[in-house]
Amino acid sequence: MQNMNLLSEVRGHFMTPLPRRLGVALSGGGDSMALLHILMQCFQGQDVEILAATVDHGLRADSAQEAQQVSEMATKLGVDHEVLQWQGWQGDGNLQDQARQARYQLLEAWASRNDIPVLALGHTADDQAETVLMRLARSAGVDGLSAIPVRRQLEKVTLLRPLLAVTRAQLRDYLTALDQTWIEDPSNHDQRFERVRIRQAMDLLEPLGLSTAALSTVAENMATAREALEHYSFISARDVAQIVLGAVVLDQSKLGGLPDEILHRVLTRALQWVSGATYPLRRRAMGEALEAVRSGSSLTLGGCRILGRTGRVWICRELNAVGNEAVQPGQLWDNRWLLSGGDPSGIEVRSLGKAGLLLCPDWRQLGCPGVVLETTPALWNAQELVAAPLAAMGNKWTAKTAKSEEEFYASLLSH
Ligand SMILES: Nc1ncnc2c1ncn2[C@@H]1O[C@H](COP(=O)(O)OP(=O)(O)OP(=O)(O)O)[C@@H](O)[C@H]1O
Repeated sequence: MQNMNLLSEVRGHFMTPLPRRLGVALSGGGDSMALLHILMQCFQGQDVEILAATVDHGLRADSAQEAQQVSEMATKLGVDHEVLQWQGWQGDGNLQDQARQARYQLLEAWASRNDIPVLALGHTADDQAETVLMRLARSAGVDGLSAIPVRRQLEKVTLLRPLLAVTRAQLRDYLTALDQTWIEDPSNHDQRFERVRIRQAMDLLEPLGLSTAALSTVAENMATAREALEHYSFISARDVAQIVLGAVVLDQSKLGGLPDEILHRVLTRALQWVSGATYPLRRRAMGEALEAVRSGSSLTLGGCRILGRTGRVWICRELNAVGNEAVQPGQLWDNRWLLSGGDPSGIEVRSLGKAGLLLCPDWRQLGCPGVVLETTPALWNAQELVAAPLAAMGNKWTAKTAKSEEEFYASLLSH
C-alpha cells in the first residue's frame, strides 16, 4: 500500500464532524507508532488535537524505562503523552487476560478524564487474521469469527481500529521510510504465547490460500452475518420475551418457529440480564439451556433457574445465588434491584425466600410461580417480614430494576 493509500485508508474511518481530541493507545511498538504518525499526517493543520497514553503493566524489570522512552518519542513529535500505571496484579488467575482488561480500563478512564471521544488502537490485519485462527481452534461461531471489531462504543469513548485492513509489514515499511524507530516487544517472539505460534504458522498457511487478507475477509463476512443475526434476534426477543417481576418470560407457543441460533442469542442475553454476568455462558451450558427451553423442562445454571410452566418459560434468579445477599434500603440488591418508599429504619433487604413467601397471602393472584417470587427482594426487620413489593405485599414499598426492559432488548445488539 502506497503512503497516500495508507493515509486515505485511515482517514476513511473518521466521520465528520471530526473529534476535537483524538487519543492514541501507544504501546511504542511498530503498529501504534505508525498509527500515531499516520494520524498526525492525516489531521495536519486541522482542528484535531492528538494525545497519547502508554500503559505500564509493571510486569518486566525494564517496563518503566520503556514507557519513559515511548513518552519521549511522543513528546518529541509534539504529542501530549501520559504513562498509566497498572498495579493490580494479585499473582493469580490469567495474567494476560487481566493485563488486557486493566489496559483497556486505564485507557478508557484516561480518555474520559481528558475529554477524548475517540481512542485509536493499532490492531492490524495480521492481528485480525491471527485472531480468526485462534477462534477457529476454539470452534467459534459467527460472533467469535467476526474477531476484532473496527469500532466499539464504550460508555463515553469510541474505540477505533483504523489499521485493521493494513498489514504489519506495510506499517514497518512506512516507519522505515520516515526513518522513525519503534520498540520491539520481546514477548512477540515468546513461543509460550499462542498468538506467537499462530503467527509463525502463517508462513505455512499463506501458500495454501489461508492468507492474512483471506482470513481478514472471513472476519468481515462474519461481522456482516453477525449484524444480521443480531437484528433478527432483537426483533424476535420483542416478540417472544417480556420482563415480568424481574424475570425474563418466554412465550412457548412462539418458540417453535425460532431457529436455534436466534433462540440461543435471546436465551444467552436473558441469562446475563437476570444474573448480571459480564460474559455469556459457555456453548455447552447454553446447549443444555436451549434444550430445557425447547422441551419446557427446568434447569439451574449460571446463577439462574429456567422453569418450564404451561405455555411459558421463566428465566429467573437461582435462590442459592441470592440467599445470603443483604443490603440497606437505597443500595442495589443483587446488583439490580432498588427498593424504596417505606421507613428504612432497622430494615434490611434480603431475598423473600421460601419462608417469606408463606407470609404473603396474595402472591397466587400474580400468576407467577412461587419459585420466581422466592428469589425477589423483600424488606426484613430481623426475622420479621415487613414488605415484599414483588409478591403483592407492598406496605408502601416499591421495587424496580436498575436496568430497564428496553436495555434487555438492546443487549441483543452489539455497539
Ligand atoms: N501497553 C500499552 N499501552 C498503550 N496501548 C497499548 C499497549 N499495549 C497495546 N496497546 C494498544 O493495543 C493495540 C494492540 O496491541 P496488542 O495486540 O498487543 O493488544 P491486545 O490488548 O492484546 O489486543 P486485543 O486484546 O484487543 O486483541 C496496540 O497497537 C496499541 O494501540
